[in-house]
Amino acid sequence: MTAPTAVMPPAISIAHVSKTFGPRTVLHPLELNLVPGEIHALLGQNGSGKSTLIKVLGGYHAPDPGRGEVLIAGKPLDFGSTKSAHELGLRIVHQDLGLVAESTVLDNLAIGAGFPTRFGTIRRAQARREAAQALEAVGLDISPAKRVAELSAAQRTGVAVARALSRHGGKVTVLILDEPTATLPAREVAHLHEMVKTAASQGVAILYVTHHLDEVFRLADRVSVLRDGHIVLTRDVVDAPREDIIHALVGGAVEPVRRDITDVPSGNSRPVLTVSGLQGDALEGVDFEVRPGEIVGIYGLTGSGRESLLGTIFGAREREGGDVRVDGAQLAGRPASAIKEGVAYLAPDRKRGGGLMEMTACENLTLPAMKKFFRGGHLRISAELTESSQWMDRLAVRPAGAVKAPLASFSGGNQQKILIGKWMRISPRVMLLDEPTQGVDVGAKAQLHRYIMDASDAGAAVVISSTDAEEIATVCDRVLIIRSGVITEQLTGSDISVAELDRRVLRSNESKVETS
Ligand SMILES: Nc1ncnc2c1ncn2[C@@H]1O[C@H](COP(=O)(O)OP(=O)(O)OP(=O)(O)O)[C@@H](O)[C@H]1O
Repeated sequence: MTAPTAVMPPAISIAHVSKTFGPRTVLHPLELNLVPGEIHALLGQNGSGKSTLIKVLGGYHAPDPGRGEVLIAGKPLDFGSTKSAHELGLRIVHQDLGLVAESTVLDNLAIGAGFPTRFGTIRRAQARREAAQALEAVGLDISPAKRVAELSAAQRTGVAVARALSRHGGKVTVLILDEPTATLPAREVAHLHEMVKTAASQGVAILYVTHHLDEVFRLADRVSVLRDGHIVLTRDVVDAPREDIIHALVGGAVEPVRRDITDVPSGNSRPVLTVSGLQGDALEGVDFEVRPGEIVGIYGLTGSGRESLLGTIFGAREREGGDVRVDGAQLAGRPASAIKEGVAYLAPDRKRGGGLMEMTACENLTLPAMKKFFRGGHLRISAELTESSQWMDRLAVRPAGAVKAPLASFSGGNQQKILIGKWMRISPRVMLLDEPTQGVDVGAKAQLHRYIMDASDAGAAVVISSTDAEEIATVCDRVLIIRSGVITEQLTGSDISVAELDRRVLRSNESKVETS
């Protein structure tokens, strides 16, 4: 779409809004305006204040008292009131989407809005009609009777967008999407973009939070960058070169990371990890081996088995058949048995799979190897704190030095760094990393990639499953393409590129190959 003109009255106008938690000002007085129909990308490093801004706009946080003002379609937002935000037409699609997987699309669309009734009787036919309209409004061609669990990731996000935009709660003026593509594969990202463009073409102003610069250029009309709670750049995307955006984001350039081809281990060493005939959720007999010092990528469409493979190897998901060995020792299919053999697993969902949100950063970091800090039956707290601080410095966790703060108080990307750090500390034999840099900003992502390479240089066998083709192409020595629950192809060396990865996952060749 063409960029909307500046003469249109703003859909949302934010002026002098700031937010302080205790002694820390997280948002400094900031200004931002979006006009109807505009797609505005909001970028910022982890901890720069994006979620805090969204929570202020959605009425979850009251901003600092003072002369701050938010106008939605010209009407003032009653700060700290989610009801006021909703009544004024502001909707937010959060990262977790808030859908019930086992319920139908129809039922999910009714969550929050309720079913239309007449004399107390639910009017299913009308509900179905309205659901079909809501889906059509975002260009989503699915049956309202389908269960959400059966949908692709992009379709699920689409349902959340359709629900946010449905007119039950009155006219929608502003839609905020918080990292909607954090774990969406490339093809599904394109589908989501179409839905977002459709919504914008109907006059809704879209605030689109992302860490992916490519999305800014493909989707947005304008872009703003938050750094340390200040808006440091707002521009039309056509006037914002990539380097300017990166500079605004990190305050400098980001050194590109690339696995040096000479670092790749020779094929002669014995495998550390051997997976044979592995069966489980969406897995139909997976075979592969990983040698010490190798970084192997797993790439495939959603539903191919990519999402369940690493969890099944580790024992966090049920194994239905096959065999997993580390240095020849058989794993029993339980996390404890895998950890005992030196296997680390970073789960794709940090809230449900590994992050203890109420415990401190220090406790989360030291959890897998507490023994080291016991002497004479006592926990050596100072040693634990000192080592945790060193790890937090190495990983550049922000706020710096907050070892005693609960994990929940860190921004999403900083939580991810702490959870990766917890496994790096124990120098594992095998690292299984599921979506390792989801929600991590460009600068921190490069840094985490360096740490993953360091771990492999130290002899760890690393397996990365990711929807991020760029990540796979950047760090992996070898990539296994998974389709319909089996490994169908293997890429090495210069064959590993973003374009080639996407071409291969879409190919219909289903022949099985040797993968060691
Ligand atoms: N309720 C809270 N209490 C104290 N500090 C908080 C609270 N919520 C957020 N913060 C702090 O405010 C800062 C900004 O966090 P915020 O979640 O807004 O960052 P973000 O830009 O969304 O980061 P990410 O990209 O990692 O999600 C962080 O340093 C975070 O630790």
